[in-house]
Amino acid sequence: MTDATDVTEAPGTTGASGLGKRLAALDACAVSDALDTLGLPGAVTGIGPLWPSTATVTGPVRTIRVAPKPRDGRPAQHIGTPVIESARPGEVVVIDNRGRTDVSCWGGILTVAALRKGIAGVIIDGACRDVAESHELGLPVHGRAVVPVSARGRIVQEAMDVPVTIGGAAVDAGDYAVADRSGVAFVPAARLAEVVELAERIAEREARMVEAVRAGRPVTEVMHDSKFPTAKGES
Ligand SMILES: O=C([O-])CC(=O)C(=O)O
Ligand SMILES: [Mg+2]
Repeated sequence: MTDATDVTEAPGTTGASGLGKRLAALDACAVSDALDTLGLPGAVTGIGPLWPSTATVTGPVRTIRVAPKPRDGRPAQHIGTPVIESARPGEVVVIDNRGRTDVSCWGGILTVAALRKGIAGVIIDGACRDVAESHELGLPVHGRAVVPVSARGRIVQEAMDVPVTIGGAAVDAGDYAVADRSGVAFVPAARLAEVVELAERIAEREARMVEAVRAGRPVTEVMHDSKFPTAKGES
């Protein structure tokens, strides 16, 4: 019988799109554990699904940095619209509004436009509105809050595809996001292969631990820290 703590190499593809597919089979917890083990930041707190989507959103990130609308009276492009227009299918829109929850960064019209482009999901360090439309149309939106207050006249897209900070994590365009019911984690593009390989091994180990518990092994034994040789706090 294989011990629940054995870790084996997972066979799989390693090209960029192959890694993207492998990432899509994982979840935020396995990716967070892999980031932890590698000493990488990336898992964020306080950002969750704003409607009860069961999807796991994964994909390369397009970033938006938000700023208050200048008081020059000039009309501006609506926040998010330039990213949507240039998006490729499968991308994840990430909006840095520095945790502000008194104004929305995303709404129903943006959701309709994003779905037409095949955008996989939206992650906001801030708030969104029209959440019922995103729910009905099936676009997962992660954020800190819902609020009815429009972005129009209040905030603008200061820059896109630039480094941003989401829940304290540094995120750049082209990094990868994983967002599900447990929350959000980001993987630096340059570390994707390493993180995916480790997260797969962690997920396999957990599956074997579940089997061991189901088979009647005491959970005190199965989940003991000694079974996680790379767990934080281990010497
Ligand atoms: O005005 C906004 O903040 C955006 C909005 O409602 C939409 O996209 O439908
Ligand atoms: Mg609206």
